[in-house]
Amino acid sequence: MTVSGTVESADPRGPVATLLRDLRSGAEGLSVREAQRRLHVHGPNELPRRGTRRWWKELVRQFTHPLALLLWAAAVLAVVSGATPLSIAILVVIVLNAVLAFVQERHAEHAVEALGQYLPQRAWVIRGGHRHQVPARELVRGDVLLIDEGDRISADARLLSGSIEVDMSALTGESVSVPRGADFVDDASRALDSPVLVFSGTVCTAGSARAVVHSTGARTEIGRIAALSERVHVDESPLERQVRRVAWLIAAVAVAAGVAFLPLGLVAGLTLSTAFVFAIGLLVANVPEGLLPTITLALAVGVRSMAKRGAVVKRLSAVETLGATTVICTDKTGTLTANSMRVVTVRSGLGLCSTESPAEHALVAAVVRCSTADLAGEAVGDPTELALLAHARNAGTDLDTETRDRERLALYRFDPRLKRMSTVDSVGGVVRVHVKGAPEEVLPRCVTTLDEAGTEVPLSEHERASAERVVEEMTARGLRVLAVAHRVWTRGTPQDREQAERDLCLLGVVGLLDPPRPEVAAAVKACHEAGVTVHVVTGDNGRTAAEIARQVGIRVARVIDGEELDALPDRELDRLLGGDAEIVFSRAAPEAKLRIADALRHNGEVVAMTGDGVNDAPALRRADIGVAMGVSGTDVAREAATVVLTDDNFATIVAGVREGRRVFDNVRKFVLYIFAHAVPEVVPFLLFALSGGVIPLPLTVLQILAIDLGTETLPALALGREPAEPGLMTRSPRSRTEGVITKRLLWRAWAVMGGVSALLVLVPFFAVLLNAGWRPGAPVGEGSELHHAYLQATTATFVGIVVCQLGTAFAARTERASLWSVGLTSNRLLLAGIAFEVAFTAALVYLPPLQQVFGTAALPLWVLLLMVPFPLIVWGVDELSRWRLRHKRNAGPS
Ligand SMILES: Nc1ncnc2c1ncn2[C@@H]1O[C@H](COP(=O)(O)OP(=O)(O)OP(=O)(O)O)[C@@H](O)[C@H]1O
Repeated sequence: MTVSGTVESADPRGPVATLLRDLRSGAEGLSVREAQRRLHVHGPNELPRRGTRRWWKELVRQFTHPLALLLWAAAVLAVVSGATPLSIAILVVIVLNAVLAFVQERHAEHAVEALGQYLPQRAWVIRGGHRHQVPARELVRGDVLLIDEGDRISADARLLSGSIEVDMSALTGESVSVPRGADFVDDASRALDSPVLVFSGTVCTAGSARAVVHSTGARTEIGRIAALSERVHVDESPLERQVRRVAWLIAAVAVAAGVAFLPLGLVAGLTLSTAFVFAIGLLVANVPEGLLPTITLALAVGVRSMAKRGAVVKRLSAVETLGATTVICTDKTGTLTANSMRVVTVRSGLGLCSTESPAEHALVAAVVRCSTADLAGEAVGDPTELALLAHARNAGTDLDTETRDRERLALYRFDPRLKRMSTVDSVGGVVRVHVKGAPEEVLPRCVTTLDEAGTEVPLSEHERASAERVVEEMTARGLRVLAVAHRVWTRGTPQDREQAERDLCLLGVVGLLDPPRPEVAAAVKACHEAGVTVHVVTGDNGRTAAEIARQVGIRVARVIDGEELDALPDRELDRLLGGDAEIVFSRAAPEAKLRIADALRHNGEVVAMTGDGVNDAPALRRADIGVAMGVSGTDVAREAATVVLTDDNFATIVAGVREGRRVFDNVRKFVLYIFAHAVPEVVPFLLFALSGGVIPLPLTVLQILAIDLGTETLPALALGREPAEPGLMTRSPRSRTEGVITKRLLWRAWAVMGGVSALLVLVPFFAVLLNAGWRPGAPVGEGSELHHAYLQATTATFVGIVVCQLGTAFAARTERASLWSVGLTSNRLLLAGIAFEVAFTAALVYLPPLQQVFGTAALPLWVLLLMVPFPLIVWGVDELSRWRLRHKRNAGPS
């Protein structure tokens, strides 16, 4: 009986009976209703959220980061030199940039934080006498927790039964597993060292146990010791680091250009203060302050869309690595296959025949005993075992879990290295060992079998050979095969596993079908087209795995089993994995994954490796991208991985690769776009300086700022959301060393788009001036006859740059493909950005108050008409260069 209300303080290290009494709980756990009441009274099992940075601190940071400080310095210099409007404009630049960066970073942070909801921590408890899976935040004091291998422990608890190994590194920093058991003697001085207690935040690496929760949330040891920040750490990705470096480089160039302009301006006849103002303008215009937050946001948006598709990426930086994946090493069960295991064939007794026999009854009885799964209610357990239990139930043999567990004397769990499991049970007073596992493991341990009458007879060599043939037949059909055996134990109980699993009586073999997931074949094909190699690493039989692999289109060049792999020297393994050949590693021990990951990385591959068990964790960490199974995987694997699949599906990994490529491409697109505008902005200044002032300045400083601020930002953001380019998944993966900024990108930005734009914008500038009667060297200053024409001419340059940007934006949308193939209107955000750009420019040119500030003048129609073809020319030249690239690729060797 449990009574609601406050639970008194309870000593977790005192006698169990007293603890249970104080917690008002029992071996059967709390009732569901009582648990809900306690949750309501005491609150959820959560750590207080500390360390969440205040929003205003974040905002202040945006105003004080080094690039912003550079702009502040420029604003001060502008005031000093008497150019107040410029300093105000710079302040506007600083504020707008800070606000934009702030909004973008918040957005990115929220996107990453929201990932938590895709990966809720769960725990198994006994409530009202039944197993339930509940969200870990709903655990309450008095709950009886079921802890299994691979589970993360979510509350502080006292063990009631069983023994486990626990990795305490979250609390102690030492990552060695320590034994903990309900019956251990508690003589530790610190609670943390007590062998009967387990703590929130630690993980169970082996065994299973029951424990009663005595502290939750902030009252747990981890809640007390660590002022833990729950904030998701948004670490800097290599991409961001690269771009940060480039941003600094450009900033340095901008400062250098500004400083260099000063003497050039003076030589060209400017006064010191005017030269100063222009130098500052040049500097401000070219400092790429908005680049980084835009990239962070693009990555975060990528992460969010991947999560929606079932791939939860835990680090922003993983998005780009995922896109560069060259090799995927995948599990078989559940990833390539549907994990809907079903017994399709049973062969039992002498000669392993398919007729019903006493051996088959014994076999069914054995698989029911030799199991830790539970079919009742919410089916829990290993899918292989659940399938065997379902088969037994259909065959009329059912045994409730309680009786099974009560009559069990020993359990030797399924060990992926030994590939078998066994139990020692007392059945009607007889002690019997039940064994099931991979035939290669079980058959050699069998010395007898059962004949038609159910009598134990010796297993002759002939019988053994025919059993092996039956197994071969089944595996060739892609079936997972298990051999089942038992033995009667007459002398007490076996000492250890080795003793128990000796001299067995073979009952038969079972073939289970787990069909491939229907979507996997297409995903494998996509991998091949994208130049990604797929290897299968499985604990299953080589023939079974190779058959399934072939069914999904993997080009199995070779099957290497565990023993063969062990005998293979590292150099040989590197060589084998060096080509495009796809390999099935069968009967692989978990350590094999680590070796394979190492060899692939040694060959320079970018490796995505899947895993689900505790033993897979090291390989998941070692691979470039560790991919854990969210459904069937253990908490340990989920924590070690960078990507968690919420559907365990191979096709989702491939969708992730595609998304990673898209995000990386998009970052390139807006970097390209932002870089391209520098040339038409700088060239006019150079022209003025190099001509020694004979040609007047074609652009004013405030007009430059208007471009950087007003017209450029939104289209750049929109390019970050560009849909995937056709051919994205038919090109080879990007090389590990290839950065975001390549020679081709710089060529396209500066020579093609920037160069063409720079030439074009000078056309309306000179056309307006010449049309008004200007000749080189003629005065255009305030009060002069040509002054209005000069204002119109600079306005024409300004509008010319904006118009060329339209062409650049459309050209930047694709890296290789033609604009037609993606569709002119497929990026709505870009169209909206461009509409804003045009409206903003029109306001600047035609609204008198803005004309005053920006030094613009209304343009006559003929000037506007002159500029109509500009976007087409900029885009057209780039389109031609992309066409040439495609043409060359197609013609060249593939
Ligand atoms: N619960 C079990 N009890 C006994 N033997 C098992 C059990 N599950 C699997 N086996 C045997 O061990 C072999 C390896 O299984 P394991 O589960 O380790 O493979 P795996 O690496 O998970 O395979 P996959 O790559 O297909 O997911 C199986 O082929 C089967 O013969």
